Amino acid sequence: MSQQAAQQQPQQKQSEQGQNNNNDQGVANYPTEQKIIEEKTENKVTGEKIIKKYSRGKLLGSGGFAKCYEVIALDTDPKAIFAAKIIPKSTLTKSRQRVKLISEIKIHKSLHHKNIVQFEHVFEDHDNVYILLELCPYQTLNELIKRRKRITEYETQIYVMQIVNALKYLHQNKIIHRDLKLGNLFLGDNMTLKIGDFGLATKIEYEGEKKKTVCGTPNYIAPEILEGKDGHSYEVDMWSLGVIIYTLLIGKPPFETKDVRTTYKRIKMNNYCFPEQIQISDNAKSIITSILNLNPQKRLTLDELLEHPFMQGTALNPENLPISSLVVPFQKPKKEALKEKSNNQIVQDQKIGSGSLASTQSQMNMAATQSGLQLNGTKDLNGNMRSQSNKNLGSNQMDQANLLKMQSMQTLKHGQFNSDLNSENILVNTPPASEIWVTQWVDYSNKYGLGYALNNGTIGVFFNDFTKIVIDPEGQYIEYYEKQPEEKYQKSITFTPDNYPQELKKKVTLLEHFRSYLQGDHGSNNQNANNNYDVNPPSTFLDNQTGKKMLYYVKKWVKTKNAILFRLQNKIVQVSFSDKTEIILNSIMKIVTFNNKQGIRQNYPLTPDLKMYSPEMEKRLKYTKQILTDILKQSQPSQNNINNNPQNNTQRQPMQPSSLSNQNNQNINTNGELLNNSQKQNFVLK
Ligand SMILES: Nc1ncnc2c1ncn2[C@@H]1O[C@H](COP(=O)(O)OP(=O)(O)OP(=O)(O)O)[C@@H](O)[C@H]1O
Repeated sequence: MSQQAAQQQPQQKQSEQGQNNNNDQGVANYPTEQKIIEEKTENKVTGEKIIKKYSRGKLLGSGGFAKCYEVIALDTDPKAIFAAKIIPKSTLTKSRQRVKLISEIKIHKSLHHKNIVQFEHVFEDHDNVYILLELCPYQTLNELIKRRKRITEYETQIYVMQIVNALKYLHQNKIIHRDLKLGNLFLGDNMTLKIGDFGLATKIEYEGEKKKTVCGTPNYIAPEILEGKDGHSYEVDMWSLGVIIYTLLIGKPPFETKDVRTTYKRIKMNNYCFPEQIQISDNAKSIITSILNLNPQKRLTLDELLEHPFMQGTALNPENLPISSLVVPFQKPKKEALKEKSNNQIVQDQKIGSGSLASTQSQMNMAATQSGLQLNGTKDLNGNMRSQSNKNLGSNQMDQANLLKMQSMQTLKHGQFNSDLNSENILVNTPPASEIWVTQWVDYSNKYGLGYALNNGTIGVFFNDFTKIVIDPEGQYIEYYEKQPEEKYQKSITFTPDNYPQELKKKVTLLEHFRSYLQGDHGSNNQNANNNYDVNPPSTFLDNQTGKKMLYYVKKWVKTKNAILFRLQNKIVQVSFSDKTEIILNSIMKIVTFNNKQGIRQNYPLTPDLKMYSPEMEKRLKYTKQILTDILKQSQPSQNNINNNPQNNTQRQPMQPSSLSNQNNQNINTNGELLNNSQKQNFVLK
C-alpha cells in the first residue's frame, strides 16, 4: 500500500462474512426496547405538533454503525412497511462520522431508480437517526451465495444486467458507489436487484475529478484505491463488479485470503485464478479478466460490458430471477416451454411437488399465463389485490405464504421450475438441503435405545438415558455425548474402539452390536438407503463451540403411529413414514425434501402454506407439523397431559417390548427427553 493509503485511516468495511449477522457485536447499545418509534414534527404554518408512529418489527441485519429493522408506519392506510436503518447518535460523536452520514443521506435521497433501494424518509429523535428505506424482503446476494454456494452463468447475466442498469444511472448522475459487494446488492419486491448502502458513495463535482479517500471493502477494493497515487473515479465500481461476477460464478471472491494485508497484496498484483474444479465458460472468464485490469483506463466500461460475448442474447432474458432461485438454480427456459407459454393455455392444477414431469410442464404453461396477470397485482393472504407499490405493506412483506405463491407463479412464468425429476441439475446442482439423513434404524428402546445408520456411514445409538454415541464410518473413533438435557450444548468426549473409558464399556459394546446389526442391512430403512444419488455426504461438521470436527449424530427422536421423527444435531428434521415416504425439513435453508413412494427425492422451498404442495406432500407435512406441535405441547408443563387427548399423534406410553429382530413400527414410544422445555424451540416448523 502506498504511504498515503497506509497513513490514511481507511473507511474500510469488514469482509462480507462478518456482515449481515444479527448479533450485536460492534454496534453501540441503544434503546432497542423501544417498540414504538415516534416521529415528532411541527406544522410550520399552524405550529401544530404532529406525531407519526412506527411499530418496530424484526431485526433485518446489523451493519458497522446501524441496525436495520422492519418498521410499519401506523398512521398510513394501508399501513406502509419499510426497512429502518437506526443509527444511534452515540456512534456519531466524531465529525467524520456525521459528515459521512449526512453525505449518505444527501446522495441516497437524490436517487430514484428501480435497481436502487428507494430512500423513503429520514428523521431523528433524542437517541437515534432513522433512515426509512424500501424494504428488500429477499435479503442480499451475500445470503444468496451462502445458501446456493454459487449460481449459474444464466442467473449471473440476469443480475449483472440489473447492476449495470443501476450503475449507468449512478454514473450518469456523477455518483460513484465505492462499496459494491454482494452484501450491498439487495433483492427487492419481485426479486428485483437493488443497489443499496450509499455510506461510501461520493459525487464527482467536476469533469475529471479524482477522489482520494481510501475506502471500500477489502475483497472488492480496486487496486488504484489501494495505491492511492493518482486518485480514483467511476472505474472502481467496475472493478468491484468484476469481483462480484467472479464471486457469483465461483463462490468466493478472487483475492480472498485470511488476512487483509495479503488480500491487498494480491489485488495490487492482480493475483487470482479460476479454480479447475469449477467449470465456467471461456466467455465468463474473459469478461472477468477484461474487467479486473489493474489499469482503470483499460478496464471494460459499462457499455463495453454489455457488448461482451458473455452478455450476448441477454436482451431476451427475464428482467428478474424467480424466487425459487433463492434455493435452486433457475434454468434457461426450453424452447418448447416458451412456445407453450405463448399458447396461453390455462391448466388448473398448479401444486408443486406433484411428482411427474408431465404435470410440471403443464404447471409451467399455466403459470406462464397466469403469472402475467398475477404479478401485476399480487393477491395478499386475504385474497385482496395488491399493487406493486413498495410502500404497500402487503407487497413488501416477506410473507412466506405469499412468497411461495408468487414463487410458483413467477418461476414458472420465466421458465422451468427445477422439478424436472430426471434432470441432472436436480441431483448435482441442488443445494445440499439435507446432505445427511438417517438411512436405517432399529428401535430397541424397551431396553437400551435407538440404533441408527446415517447415509455417510456413521453408526450411532441414542440411549434411553439421553446419552449418545457415534462411531465414524471407518470404525476408527467414537464420540460420546454426556447427558445434559437442560443445556443446549452437550459436551462430548472422543476415544477409540480399543481404548475407551471403562465406565462406557457397556455402551461401546452395545454400539458394536448395533453396528454389526445395521451393517448387516437389518433394521427399518428408508428408500434412500440404497440410492444412487450423486452426493458425497460429509462425515463430519465443524463444531462452532470448539472448532473441532465432529461426527454427525441424531439429537432427538420420537416414534408415532405412522412415522419416526429424527432431529439431527444440525437442526434438520427427518420424518420417515411407514409407507417409505419421507419428509426432510431444513428450516435454516428453508428447504423441504420429499422422498416419494417411488423413491424420488426432490427439494422444494419451505413455506407454511402447505396447500402449495402436492396432496401427498401436503398430507405428510401436516402430519409432521402435528407431531412437532404435539411435542411442543408435551413440553409445556401447564398443558393437560397429552395422554388424555386421543387426537395426539405422539403419546407418552410405556415402552413397548421390541427386539433387534422384531421391528414394530406400530409401537408408540417417545423419549422423555422430548419433554425438555429448553429444547422445545428446536422443533418449531418454520
Ligand atoms: N432496504 C433494506 N431491506 C432489507 N434489509 C436491509 C435493508 N437495508 C439494510 N438491510 C439489512 O440491514 C443490514 C445493515 O444495513 P447496512 O449494511 O446498510 O448498515 P451499515 O451500518 O451501513 O452497514 P455497513 O457496515 O455495510 O456499512 C444489512 O446488511 C441488511 O441485512
